[in-house]
Order: sequence, then structure tokens, then C-alpha cells
Amino acid sequence: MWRPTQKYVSNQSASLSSLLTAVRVAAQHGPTDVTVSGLTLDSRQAGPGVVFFALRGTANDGHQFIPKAVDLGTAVVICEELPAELKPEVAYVQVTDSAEAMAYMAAEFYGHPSRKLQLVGITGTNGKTTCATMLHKLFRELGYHCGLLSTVQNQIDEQVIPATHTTPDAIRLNELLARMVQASCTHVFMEVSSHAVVQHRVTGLHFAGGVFTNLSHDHLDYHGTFDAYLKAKKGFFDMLPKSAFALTNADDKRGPVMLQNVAGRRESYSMRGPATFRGKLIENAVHGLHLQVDGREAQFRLIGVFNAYNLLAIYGAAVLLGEEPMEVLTVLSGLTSAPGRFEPILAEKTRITGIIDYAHTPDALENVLQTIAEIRQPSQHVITVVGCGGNRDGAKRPIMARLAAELSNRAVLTSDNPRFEDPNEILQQMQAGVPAAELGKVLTIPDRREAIKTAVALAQPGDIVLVAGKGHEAYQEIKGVRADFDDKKVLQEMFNLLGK
Ligand SMILES: CC(=O)N[C@H]1[C@@H](OP(=O)(O)OP(=O)(O)OC[C@H]2O[C@@H](n3ccc(=O)[nH]c3=O)[C@H](O)[C@@H]2O)O[C@H](CO)[C@@H](O)[C@@H]1O[C@H](C)C(=O)N[C@@H](C)C(=O)N[C@H](CCC(=O)O)C(=O)O
Ligand SMILES: Nc1ncnc2c1ncn2[C@@H]1O[C@H](COP(=O)(O)OP(=O)(O)OP(=O)(O)O)[C@@H](O)[C@H]1O
Ligand SMILES: N[C@H](CCC[C@H](N)C(=O)O)C(=O)O
Ligand SMILES: [Mg+2]
Repeated sequence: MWRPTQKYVSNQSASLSSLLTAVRVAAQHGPTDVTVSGLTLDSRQAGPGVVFFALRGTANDGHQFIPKAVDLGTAVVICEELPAELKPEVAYVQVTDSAEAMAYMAAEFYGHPSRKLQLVGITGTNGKTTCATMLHKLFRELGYHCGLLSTVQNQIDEQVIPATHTTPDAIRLNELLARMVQASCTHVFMEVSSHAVVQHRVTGLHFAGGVFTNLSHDHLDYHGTFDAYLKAKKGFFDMLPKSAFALTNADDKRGPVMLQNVAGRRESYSMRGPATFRGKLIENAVHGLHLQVDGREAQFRLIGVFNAYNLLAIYGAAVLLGEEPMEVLTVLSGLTSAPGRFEPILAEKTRITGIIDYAHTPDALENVLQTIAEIRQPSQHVITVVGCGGNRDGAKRPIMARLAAELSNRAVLTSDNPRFEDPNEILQQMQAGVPAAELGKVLTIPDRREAIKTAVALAQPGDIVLVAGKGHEAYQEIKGVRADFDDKKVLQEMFNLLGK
């Protein structure tokens, strides 16, 4: 029996015809006078009053589940291809793209919450969570009610709502935005992943601004080519309205491309040349960054030149939203980063520094290791623990292993969410990237707990142990099952166990 879940059912209802106003309908069969009380993309959540969207996915074609949804009493089916058997009591609406139709209908169903908010989207390979989370913290400190949609978690002010994706699907997304409107939020900061753009998760939303961080190698398993990946990111900037700001990183090779032919106001940030918002590095030290931002000097708690870019993007977005620059800098200088992003843990007895970081792309790993190289003392050795995700872009694997070996004194290659792949095969692909001259530095230990233990055992007093790739994640996903696993807790446990 179908039971309403808080997930997809709102307490409001709407007529099917009103929901279809923004949708190009190719054909429609069955009743037209239908009252809709919920939306779903999963046949298992279909039921009376609910619209079922048949989406073509990567593993399944949602069209095959139409009979299942109808059996559960679904009122409306939105599909690209009509099923052979049409039930007279069900409304079937044929569209060219079910995902696109779902986005427009979800926005309509929830009353276009994005139009009632200052919604800012952040896209790019790395730095989205950092920027979105810190913008949320900044605007809270500035006294606003605001929302956050991020990889780590969603938030309405301080209330935490668990996140399953970096960018939720269009139904969940509009539902969350509607809840934010209800909670009197004025601003919402969200990550816009490339998957989200391609899958129309953000279609139909009204943005007050868009921010681009950077583009480097990731997700080529999904997008196929780097060009397609770039196009996905650019697709977000292309949907920004004239009233929105389009803020890009002028120092990234793809930064200027993002602004080509956009309707939004073109703005940029740079550490190197002319831009709307200019930064200059004064010092990158173990206690934080010292920067000059638009001619004003400020000290920040974040570490690493890559974070100087994140800080400039955050500062720029806040100023473009109308905040006073001096106040923004004052508050920003006191803020910490998102959980699991360059998060230090100190072993008390031996002064070994543990660093938990979410670097899961070659660019991120290189940046983090270079940052460590810049701030460490010559006597401090660096031991890196890293793995690569299963059922994700395999081309990253040899590159990340090479970087770990070349930029550390020792590297321990291990597992990071093998998912449905064989962990040993992932590790072999990683090992293949390690240059012969570096092989002596590298150990391979599939069990992540053992890998962290070994790294801690190898560390001498004062050394640095970087545990990369999982950051805030509190699980290890193996064959569809997520077992508890938290790098931060395991590292602390090993410091204690080994008397460090
Ligand atoms: C590759 C990808 O994006 N996959 C997403 C996609 O799943 P899929 O294409 O595999 O779906 P499918 O299993 O083929 O099913 C097709 C359709 O049939 C439906 N179905 C399926 C079974 C059933 O019994 N009944 C039914 O109706 C499904 O709900 C779906 O609508 O659609 C699903 C429903 O929205 C998503 O949950 C799923 O995210 C998966 C879990 C995922 O891991 N996505 C990752 C790669 C992702 O999206 N990552 C980005 C961030 C990346 C970054 O941060 O850089 C993100 O935004 O999170
Ligand atoms: N601006 C940046 N440039 C390069 N690397 C960065 C930048 N900001 C963060 N990183 C690195 O990338 C890692 C992930 O950062 P963050 O979580 O902010 O990115 P994200 O874009 O949200 O990632 P995801 O795609 O998983 O959502 C960090 O732990 C750090 O190693
Ligand atoms: N948003 C990224 C996170 C990767 C994190 C890493 N720990 C992994 O599992 O590969 C993804 O879904 O590809
Ligand atoms: Mg993220």
C-alpha cells in the first residue's frame, strides 16, 4: 500500500492543467480535470493523486515502471513514449523530455520558491561545497535567515537536513526551497553539479547569481569528453537571467568561456590580473592565509592558495548581493571551512599533524599536497593515504596515485567507496600510474582502516599524515552497502592506539 512520505508529498495541491503551463505537450490522453497532490520520479513512491515521471536513466528506463506506478494508483504519467496500454482513469502526457518537464512542473507545484529568494548557484570541479557552506555561514553571521544545499548537508538556518546528492533532483530541490521560503529565508546558497545541469535538476529555477570556481578532470565516465563536461557547467551560466550576476574565476583557463554570451551581469575575480574583485597573496601559512582583497588586508583561517580563490569568490558573491565589503571581510576572516576540507587533527604527544581532506580529483590532490609542501618545515615528512572511488571516472586513478607518490615522502594507496567494482582492480589501475622511481615509497593496503593505521605507524614525531578523498563522508560504500567509516574518527583512534 502506498503511504505518503514527507519526501515528495507537499501539503498543497494543484490542477494538472496549471502544472502543464510551462511544458510543451506533444500528446495527452485520459482525464484532464485532475488534482495533483504529489510528484515522484520513482514508481515505488507512486500513488493516488501523484504524478509519476518516467525518466530515462543510466541503468534503467523509467518507462518500464509505468505499469507499476499505475498499479499503485498513480493519477498522471509524464513520459516521452506512451505505453502500449492506456488506462482510461489515468492521464498520460507525452513530452519530448520528461526530466525537463519534471523541473518546470516541480517549480510550478511548489509555487516557484526560487523567485522568492536570492538563490546563488556555485558550479565548478572543486570548491563548490567550500564556497556554498561559507556563504551560508557568512550570511547567517550577517543576520539573515538562509538555506544551504550542499554535498555535506542541506540546511535551513541551523536545522540540518541530510543530503543524498550534491544537487538534489528537481522535485526534492523545489520542495526544499519551498520549505526555506516558509522559514523566511532570504538567501539560499547551492551547489550546481554538472550531473544536475545535464539531468535538468536546476531547470526552471530563478537564480540571483552564479559562481564558477574552476574546471579540471572529473566525471568523464558520465560526460564522455572534457568538452561535454565544460558544456554542462556552461549550461548553468547560460540559464542565468539578465538580473543575475555571473561571477567567474578569471585565472582559470575555462573561466572566461563561462561568460561568453551570458545574459547575466559579467563579473570576475582574480589573483593575477584585472577583474571585478582582485586578491593578492601576502602569506600562506600553517595558521591561515594573509591576503589583500580589493586593496584591504585581511587574515583568514583557511589554508592554501586554492582557498584564496574560494575566499575571493565568496567575497565577490556577497558584495554582488549588496553586502558592505568591509563587513564581509571582517566576518569572513573569522570563519572556518566546510567539514572535512583541510581539517587538521593534532596528535598530542608526538605533534603529528593529521589532515582530513575531500580531495578526490587530481587537481584537488595536487593543490592540497602543494599547500602542505608550502607550509611544512623541511624536517616534516608527508605521508598520504588516498584511494579512488569505484563506478566513477577511472582515468583519474593513475594520475592521483602518481601525484600522491611524487608529492609525498610515503604514500599508502587504499580503497575509497569501491561501490560495485573490485577494490584490487581499482588499486592496480592506481599503481599503474606510479613512476618506477617512486615505487619504493608506495604501499598498497586495500583495507582503509589498516591503511590509515600503517600511515600513522610510519609517521615520526612532527610529521604530517594526509588522509584524502572522503572528507566529511561517514561511510565506506561496498557493493551497495554503506558501512560506518569516518576518516577523522579512525585517524584519531589510530593516534590513540599507537600511543601517538
Ligand atoms: C549517474 C546519475 O546521476 N544517476 C542518478 C540517476 O540515476 P540512474 O540514471 O542510474 O537511474 P536509473 O536507476 O537508471 O533509473 C531511471 C529512472 O527509473 C526510476 N525507477 C527505478 C527503479 C524503479 O523500481 N522504479 C523507478 O521508477 C528511477 O527513479 C529513475 O528516475 O537518477 C537518480 C534519481 O534522480 C539519482 O539518484 C542517480 O544518482 C546516483 C545515485 C548518483 O550516484 N549520482 C551521482 C553520480 C551524482 O549525481 N553526483 C552529482 C555530484 C557530482 C559532484 O559532486 O561532482 C550530484 O549532484 O550528486
Ligand atoms: N578552489 C579550489 N581549487 C582546487 N581545489 C580545491 C578548491 N577548493 C577545494 N579544493 C579541493 O577540493 C576538495 C573538495 O572541495 P569541495 O568539497 O569544496 O569541492 P566540491 O566542488 O564541492 O566537490 P564535489 O564535486 O564533490 O561536490 C577539497 O577538499 C580540496 O582538496
Ligand atoms: N561527488 C563526488 C564525490 C566523490 C567522493 C569520493 N569519496 C568517491 O566516492 O569517489 C562523486 O560522487 O563522484
Ligand atoms: Mg560538493
